[in-house]
This record gives sequence, structure tokens and C-alpha cells, in this order.
Amino acid sequence: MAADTPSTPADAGRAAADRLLEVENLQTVFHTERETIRAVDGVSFGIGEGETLGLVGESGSGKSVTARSIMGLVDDPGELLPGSSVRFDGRELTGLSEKGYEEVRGSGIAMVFQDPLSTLNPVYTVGNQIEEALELHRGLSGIDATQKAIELLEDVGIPDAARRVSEYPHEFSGGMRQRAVIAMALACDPEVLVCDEPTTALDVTIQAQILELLDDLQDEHGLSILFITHDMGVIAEVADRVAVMYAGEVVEQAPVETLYENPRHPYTEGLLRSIPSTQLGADRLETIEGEVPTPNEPATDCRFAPRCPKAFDACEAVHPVPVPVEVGGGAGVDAGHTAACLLYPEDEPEKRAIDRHAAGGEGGKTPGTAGDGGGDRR
Ligand SMILES: Nc1ncnc2c1ncn2[C@@H]1O[C@H](COP(=O)(O)OP(=O)(O)OP(=O)(O)O)[C@@H](O)[C@H]1O
Ligand code: NI
Repeated sequence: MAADTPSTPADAGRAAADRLLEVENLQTVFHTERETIRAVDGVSFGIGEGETLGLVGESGSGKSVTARSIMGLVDDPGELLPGSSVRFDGRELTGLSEKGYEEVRGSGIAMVFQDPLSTLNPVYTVGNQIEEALELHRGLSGIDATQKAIELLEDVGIPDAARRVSEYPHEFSGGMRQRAVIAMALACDPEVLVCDEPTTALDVTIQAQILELLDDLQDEHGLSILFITHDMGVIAEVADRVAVMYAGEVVEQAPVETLYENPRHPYTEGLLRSIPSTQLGADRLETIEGEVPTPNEPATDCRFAPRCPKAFDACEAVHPVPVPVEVGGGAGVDAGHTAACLLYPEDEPEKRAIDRHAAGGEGGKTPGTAGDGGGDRR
């Protein structure tokens, strides 16, 4: 870890940051021949130390692009629009050079993808690959690196690690491969782990084991985790707080118990009804009809309105932004609970609530978005 952290005013910013990872007004677009796809459109959330934020939403809602944007992995034809901010430990990451991002990925934020085979190289042993990461990020080599690689494999629950360290990825089962990938991620001793559907490709039993492993590792290392999935059942298992994404936006955010007991956004309500779970007493899987739209213009309406059972006229004319579900942020169970829906704040007169959304959340919005986006109500 070649630390060349400047001990300049940046440290002041660090003290001010109450969240280890802070994403603010993130906008990531892809320029195609015909249009500009607004894959992530004004997303904000924060993750505290040792906390797990679950990011959930249907396919195409922008979860993976959010993750890649944080990691500095958005390539041409994609870009982050001005006004986007990702701060890690008080330090702004957007605009970093590739070298700067490599450093962050090497020591601060590591990522685990859905398919372990996309991370593991088939022609090298699992040990070689972990050792390479150890050499790159911790300056270990030779027997020290091998020893540490074995330790890491043990940490992630691979039995007989001393022998398996010299096996190839194809000799590992799917679950073991994902464990090995997690070991690789840990090789750089990260503070934040970004997991993009890390268990989706695994069968249910193995999935549960990996979730348990992540939980243990979090306790041991004090890791902060961004956990991405489209599975509300998995979110309930892993998350402390949840952000629900729809068509590039976060439409609801709340502590996990609150979200399940008291979902407020009609989209979240729909998602929860679609959990194929006996505990909810549902014997039939209910899904939300229709599909997630692919946004290619700044929103002037509610993107969920066409599928929303509660939509009313204003939903087509005003773009809802995240607001507290109750004025003043709510107390008790509703603290820290926001929804981007014209029905909220719930205890505010409808007209006032709608004006609040039209005004971009009434000062709650970040500078840099002021120009367009909100207004233009009919
Ligand atoms: N390289 C790219 N070029 C153009 N469009 C892209 C690119 N990558 C992603 N997109 C678009 O961005 C949108 C969001 O994609 P993203 O992969 O983030 O969705 P997701 O929520 O992760 O879905 P899933 O659950 O299927 O993984 C989609 O409409 C997708 O087509
Ligand atoms: Ni994805």
C-alpha cells in the first residue's frame, strides 16, 4: 500500500464526512448513436462504517452501473455527468485518473461480481491470483504471499486451504470460487466491499453460506458493504438499510425493518408483494406488470407512473424527488425514511407536497442540479 495521502486540507473534509462512502447526485450516462441513456440519474446514498446498504431493483434499473461508477469502471461510451459526487473517507473520487482509481481499488474499495469466473483467470492457480493481489497491494512476495493467501482462503472458509491454494479455478465448485474471489477482494484489505449480485448464480444453500460468510467478514474486518441484488428476500437477510432503485433513480430509502414493515413507495410495495415467500402467506407470486423504462431524457414526470396503481394526474407532470415520508423526517420508525413519490410527505397538504417535489425537494437537493430536471410542470 503505497500511501501518498496528502496531509492537507483534505483531512478537514474527512472529519466532516459522517459516512465512509457518500454518493451524491450520481448521474451516469451512455452515449449511443441514437440517444443518451441515463442509466443512473441523480442517485444519492451513504454507507457508514460497518454498515450494509442493500441496493435493490428490477433488471435494468441501474444498480450495476451505480457500482461501476463508484469503482471508476465506467468506460466509453459512458460518462459521469458534472455534479456527480462519490466521496470515500471524505475524498472526492470522481475525476480521479485511472491510476488514482487503481489505488482506491487496491486499498479502499473492492468489488465482487456475480460471476466468479469473470474475475478468476482460468490459466493461473487460485493461489497465484491471490498472491498477485497481495504483491500489488501489500508488497508481499514469495513464501510470505503464499502463506497469506492460504490464510485468506481459510478466512473465507475454504477447507484444506494449504492444498487448494495450488488448484485452478475449474477445480473449485461455484460456491468455492466465489469464496476465492472474496479472498482476492480481501487481499487488498478494503474498507468497503461492493458486491454486485454475488450469490445470484449460486443455489440457495450455497447462497446462504456466502451471505453468512460476508456477515462474519463484516464483523471481523468492520467492512462497509454495498450489496446489490434484485432479490428482496436476500436484502432482508443482509442489509441494515435499503435503497430501492427504479429507472436510474432511488425511489425509496429506509432502514431494513422499516422498509419491510412500512414500505411507502408503490414500487417498493409491488416488489415486496413479488417475494415468493411462505412467510408472507402468499401462495402465488405477484409481479408488477410492465417493464422498467430506459430513460433517455431528464425526468419531467414519475417514471413509475405508467405502472403505478396509485398514480394520479400530477404524476405525469411533476418529477418526484426523495423527500421524508413525514415532514421533519419522521420520528421513531420513520426516521431516515425517504420516498420519491408525490404522495409524500404524507402529512403535508397534497398541493404543498407536489410543490416541494417540483422545486426539487426544497433545498434538499444538491447544487449542480438546479438548472433543469425538476420543473416544467405542464
Ligand atoms: N455499456 C453500456 N452501454 C449502453 N447502455 C448501458 C451500458 N451499460 C449499462 N447500460 C444500460 O444502463 C441501464 C442500467 O443497467 P444496469 O446494468 O445498471 O442494470 P441493473 O440494475 O444492474 O440490472 P440487472 O439486475 O439486470 O443486473 C440499462 O438500461 C442498460 O441497458
Ligand atoms: Ni446488474
